[in-house]
Amino acid sequence: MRKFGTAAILAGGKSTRMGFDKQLLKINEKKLIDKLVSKLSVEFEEIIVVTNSPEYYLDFNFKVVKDIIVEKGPLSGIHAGLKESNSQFVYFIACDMPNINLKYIRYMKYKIRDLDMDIKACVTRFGVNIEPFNGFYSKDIVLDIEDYLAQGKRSLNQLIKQLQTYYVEEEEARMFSPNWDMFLNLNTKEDLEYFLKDNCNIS
Ligand SMILES: Nc1nc2c(ncn2[C@@H]2O[C@H](COP(=O)(O)OP(=O)(O)OP(=O)(O)O)[C@@H](O)[C@H]2O)c(=O)[nH]1
Repeated sequence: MRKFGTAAILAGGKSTRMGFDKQLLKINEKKLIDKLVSKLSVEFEEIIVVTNSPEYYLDFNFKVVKDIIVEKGPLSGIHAGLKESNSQFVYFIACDMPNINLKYIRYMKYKIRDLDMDIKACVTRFGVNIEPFNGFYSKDIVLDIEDYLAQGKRSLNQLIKQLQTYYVEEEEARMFSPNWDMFLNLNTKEDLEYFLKDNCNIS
């Protein structure tokens, strides 16, 4: 299968809850970011890490970009990732999400390609809630993000609701990840300990 498109890993947050920079997370001695990159590069032609610490990536073989509008949370990273990408749609994942599900990513990617609709985002919805990561955003929303941030707003989920968004519903998404583990993120040391207990042999 031909690989195409861009994936971006958001790695520019404050990691307040974890207590150390989450982009340095290691799972079984291996940096989680490296694991994400190696899985994503099976599917995507271009990989971008959006970080404000480029010094961590000196011998990294992929594109590293910094936030352009700084200190606005994940939207800062999505904005920079979209601006710097070579693709119309960019897949975004957080640097603390260990369970990449390539089948689901591929499913969304082809859905977007084949949809006969002008959409600006494709994310998963469960009930009234949205999973903003492990989803795709269009380069067309760069200006929307700039306007939104200029108004002092920061909520990614609220912005998604304003956009022409295609929602994959929970029932469909659970076919790929019955226990929802593809959306797991490691925000705290407890999350990490719990994850490592179950995954000490993860490759
Ligand atoms: N590039 C970039 N990424 C960000 C920024 N803020 C958050 N992120 C990323 O967005 C994802 C979700 O962030 P959160 O875990 O909610 O926030 P965080 O700041 O990393 O962590 P907390 O301080 O514990 O809330 C993570 O992958 C972060 O690295 C930012 O300002 N710039």
